[in-house]
Amino acid sequence: MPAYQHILVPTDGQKITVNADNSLNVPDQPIIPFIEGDGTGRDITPVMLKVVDAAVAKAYGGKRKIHWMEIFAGEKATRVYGPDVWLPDETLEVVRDYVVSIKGPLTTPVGGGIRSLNVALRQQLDLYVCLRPVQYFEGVPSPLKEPQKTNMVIFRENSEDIYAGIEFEAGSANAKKLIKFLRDDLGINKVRFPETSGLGIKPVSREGTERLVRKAIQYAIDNNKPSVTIVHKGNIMKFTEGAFRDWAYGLAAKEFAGELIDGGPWMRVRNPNTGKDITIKDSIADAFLQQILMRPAEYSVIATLNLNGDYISDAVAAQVGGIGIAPGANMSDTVAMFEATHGTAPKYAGKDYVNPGSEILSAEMMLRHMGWKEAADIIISAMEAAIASKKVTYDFARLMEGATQVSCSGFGQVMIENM
Ligand SMILES: NC(=O)C1=CN([C@@H]2O[C@H](COP(=O)(O)OP(=O)(O)OC[C@H]3O[C@@H](n4cnc5c(N)ncnc54)[C@H](OP(=O)(O)O)[C@@H]3O)[C@@H](O)[C@H]2O)C=CC1
Ligand SMILES: O=C(O)CCC(=O)C(=O)O
Ligand SMILES: [Mg+2]
Repeated sequence: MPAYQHILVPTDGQKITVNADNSLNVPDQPIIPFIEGDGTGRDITPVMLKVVDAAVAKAYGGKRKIHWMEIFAGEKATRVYGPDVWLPDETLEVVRDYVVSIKGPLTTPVGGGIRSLNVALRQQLDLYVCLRPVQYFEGVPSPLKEPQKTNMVIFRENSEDIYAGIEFEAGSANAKKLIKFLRDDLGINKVRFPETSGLGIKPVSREGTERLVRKAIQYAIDNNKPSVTIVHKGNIMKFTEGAFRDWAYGLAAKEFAGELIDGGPWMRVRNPNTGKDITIKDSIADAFLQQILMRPAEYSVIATLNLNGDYISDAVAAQVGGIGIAPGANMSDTVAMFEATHGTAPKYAGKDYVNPGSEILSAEMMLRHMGWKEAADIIISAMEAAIASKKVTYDFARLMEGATQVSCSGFGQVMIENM
């Protein structure tokens, strides 16, 4: 067992390991690392741990148990490791080594300061899929008349795009150098205010696109979904977002025997499990954002670039009641790190106030990923029962007739009572 500087490895429990075919080998007593998170992370993460423990105990009567192992990132890491250590090497090592983990949200300052630790975790571990399923729970208040028609699973490319954070500050020596290069070597004269422009680089690759779209189509096959929609702004950003669309269709043709529908570009891919067709289609991002409100039932699996996926996941989450219950996962072919869609909501931090649902449902995804279906099912039914009892946190209570508002930990308790 390696000795870590500040991570205490539980004395009981074993590592989850990966088999040669990338399937998981999950012991009955796995060690699962978790990051508490900044801001409201300190409110929701302990509740998530308690609810998951209760669901596992209920499902397996003590035969199975998670041994949680705290690892550090963000503000807590700076307290444990020292003022400038935001993402310790041993945190990355453990997430890679223990294969399955879960994290609370981490703060990223706007403008200056540190770059996103969330993005750093995804990039450094090459967790290239951000998977965000959006489903409606009966009784949740929603701005839509028919929220049950929203049932989408977002596959957001998680490692490249403008989100890669390659930027040059306005007026800096590198910004000047780059503008000079663009002007002198590439003949680009359309930087409107060259002296005062910051610059960002948007890398989008064929490999990055193909591996993401492959997962999205395979997911549609495995889960009997009717369509995969490629969302892009390829009319304007032709060689990045437009290429994403073209590479996505190309992958569907090459690896899934996709055939053009009515001359294209839409395609049909035959689902070998059901014999049904899966429609591979695309939508330009601005039009897509109005279509998901007007005709949500026409969208199922979504494959998109990093920044679009960020916007789309919060927007679609709002359609089913908000980011208080929007779960997610960051995944490579072997490593999976689960996390809520929302951030640290600093104004509510430490108040035992916000909805722990997103992180609890992220843990539900984690349990399903581990093959612990019975415990995952208990979490879903406890969530449904808690919402049906109308004992909910502020975000739902403020929109729900006859609700009793409960705290963050109170909602966890209501869930546990409903198991
Ligand atoms: N993966 C991650 O770790 C992420 C980190 N962040 C970071 O979080 C910080 C804050 O970002 P911000 O833009 O305010 O976005 P947040 O997602 O943190 O919060 C925005 C709003 O969403 C609602 N909300 C958030 N969390 C919950 C919850 N658990 N229950 C109910 N409602 C919730 C609140 O709405 P209301 O005001 O209506 O109550 C809140 O004001 C930033 O530093 C950002 O970079 C952001 C996203 C993801
Ligand atoms: O990294 C951050 O601070 C924000 C990330 C984010 O909004 C997301 O991944 O959805
Ligand atoms: Mg986001």
